[in-house]
Formats: sequence, C-alpha cells, structure tokens
Amino acid sequence: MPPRAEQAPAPGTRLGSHYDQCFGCGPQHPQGLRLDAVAGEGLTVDAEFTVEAHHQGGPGLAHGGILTAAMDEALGTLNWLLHTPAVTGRLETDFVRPVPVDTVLHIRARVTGMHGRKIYSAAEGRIGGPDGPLAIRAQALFIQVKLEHFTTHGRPEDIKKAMDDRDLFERARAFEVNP
Ligand SMILES: CCCCCCCC/C=C\CCCCCCCC(=O)SCCNC(=O)CCNC(=O)[C@H](O)C(C)(C)COP(=O)(O)OP(=O)(O)OC[C@H]1O[C@@H](n2cnc3c(N)ncnc32)[C@H](O)[C@@H]1OP(=O)(O)O
Repeated sequence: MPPRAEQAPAPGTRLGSHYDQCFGCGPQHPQGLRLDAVAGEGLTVDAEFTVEAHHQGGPGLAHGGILTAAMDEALGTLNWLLHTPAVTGRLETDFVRPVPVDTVLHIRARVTGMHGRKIYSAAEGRIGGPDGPLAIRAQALFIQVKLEHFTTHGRPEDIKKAMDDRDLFERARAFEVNP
C-alpha cells in the first residue's frame, strides 16, 4: 500500500473539481455528473452522485455507462490522496441492482495497492444511504502519468484555456512540484 500523501486534504475535506469542464465533477459542465467527493480516512473517498432524467438507459433507470463514469470519477478522486495525476487504464464494473432516476448513489472508493506506476483501487456504490443495499461494484487500475500526458494529448484550445485558468494551473503545478 502507498502512504497517504503529506499534502493530501484532511479527512472530511470536500475535494472539489480537478477541472471545471470535467464530465464527472466539473461544475461548469452542462450535462455532467457533478460528483461530490469528500476525503475519508486513510486512502478512501466518499462520493455522491444523483441520477437525473438525462442519465436514463431503461425508462426511469440509470444507464450503466453513466454509473460506470460515476465510479471512474470517484476512483479518480483518490489521486488527491496520493497527490499524483493518474488516468484509468482498466475499469471493471458489476451492476448488482438497478438504480432509479432521482436516486443518490453513495460511492465509497479506496486504494487497494500500488506497484510502480500502477495504482489498484476498488469502489462500491450503494442506494438508500451510505450503508444501504449494494448497487454497483468496481475495480480499477490507474496509471500514474506526468502532466505532459494532458498537455501533449489534449485539444490545444482546451489546454490553453486550462493553463490560462490560474486556479487550475496552480493545482496542476502543485502536483508537478510535489510528486
Ligand atoms: C496545465 C493543464 C493540465 C490540466 C490537468 C489537471 C490535473 C489533472 C489531475 C488529475 C486528472 C484525473 C482525471 C480523472 C478522470 C477520471 C479518470 C479517467 O477517465 S482518465 C481517462 C481515461 N483513460 C485514458 O485516457 C488513458 C489512456 N491510456 C493511456 O494514456 C496509456 O495507455 C497509459 C498512460 C494508461 C499507459 O501508457 P504508458 O505508455 O504510460 O505506460 P505502459 O508501460 O503502457 O503501462 C504502465 C504499466 O501499466 C500496465 N497497464 C497499462 N494499461 C493496462 C491495462 N489496460 N490493463 C492492465 N495493465 C495495464 C502496463 O502493463 C505496465 O505495467 P508494468 O509496469 O509493465 O508492470
């Protein structure tokens, strides 16, 4: 297991968005999931995602891909606790129970191990409360990357806009100078 980074936000801290246009957590994204995540003890995060009408797959039910995106985002927020940028390499999801529209999905994510640049993690999504019935389970492999991963591959106008955003730039730089 890797250590909790010295710079990791204290347990109970709301993690906020890593990028305001992110589909998973960005407050400016018009159709995004707006996942709300809070740092837990050790290498854990608690997050909530509310299923809305535009997230439907079957009538009145969340689309599986949307639920997977919420799990991906919750697992991605573990980056804050390790204080390193990492991207999803592999993500496996078990859909255990259907999740109706208007439901709050309570997600608990945790790091389960690390080997070189590979970060292993897992999460459970419950409905009806944080300790309610299990609806979705996920296991992931994230790979640590340098900030150049984003600046090299991202669409240039979006990278420029992100770099012009002082808050985001400072957050990204903090990752870079304190790996
Ligand atoms: C100034 C502006 C900047 C703004 C930035 C703001 C800060 C941002 C901070 C935080 C952002 C967090 C964002 C979270 C968002 C939610 C999470 C997502 O949805 S992320 C999107 C989806 N994922 C991808 O798009 C990855 C696409 N894939 C790749 O880019 C590459 O394949 C990558 C980086 C994952 C790996 O490529 P390689 O060349 O670096 O490394 P190799 O050698 O291939 O892999 C390293 C190890 O990992 C294993 N590995 C890689 N992929 C695997 C896989 N699919 N399954 C199993 N093992 C795998 C390999 O076997 C290798 O293992 P061995 O070290 O040899 O033991």
